[in-house]
Amino acid sequence: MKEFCGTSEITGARFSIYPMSDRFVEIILSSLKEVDTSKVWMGTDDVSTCVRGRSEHVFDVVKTIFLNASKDGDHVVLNATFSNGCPGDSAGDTFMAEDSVLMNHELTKKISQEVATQFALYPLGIPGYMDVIMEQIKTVEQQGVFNGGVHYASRLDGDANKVFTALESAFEGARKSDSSHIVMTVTMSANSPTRKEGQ
Ligand SMILES: Cc1ncc(C[n+]2csc(CCO)c2C)c(N)n1
Repeated sequence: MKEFCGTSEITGARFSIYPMSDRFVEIILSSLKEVDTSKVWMGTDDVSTCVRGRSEHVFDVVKTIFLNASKDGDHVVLNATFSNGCPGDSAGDTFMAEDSVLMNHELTKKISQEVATQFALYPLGIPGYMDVIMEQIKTVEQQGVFNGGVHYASRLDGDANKVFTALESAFEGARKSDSSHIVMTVTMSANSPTRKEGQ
């Protein structure tokens, strides 16, 4: 039986995008401006951006910002930490009443962008955390984007929309486990000039 800590239904992501371009300021600021954030709380500083709200909107907003930044072919890297159930989490609850209609889906569904990703799932507070991780690796395998394990992470390759769907389902699958606090780290790269070995 899952025990919720405080207002643990809230999902949050703290993330940065790194465009490898002289135009990085413009790319970062326009990507942050061109996303519909009406169903999340969002704050940006000189290091990163934090998005909080219902899980589906947090994933929708992070994906859209990354696709906005990379859709014109620039090499962009995303580094993100997603969290749900952090003990003591409380601010931003107002956004939990929003419905689940995604505000950026019409935009992102039209963008086709190959990405290379490494992610790691941390189901905290339970001795059986490895079982939860193995179960969610099976979930991403079924979605056709899993590309093997590397030290400390799993690799996902493919279209960004499919990879984000797999990441979200691994996170949501882990939320349904006995773990009360889920953390997931993601490093995603688009348009890298370095081709993967074997391609
Ligand atoms: C998603 C995201 N949010 C914030 C930053 C931090 N940052 C670095 S340069 C810059 C623009 C000029 O201030 C900003 C906001 C980032 N990299 N990615």
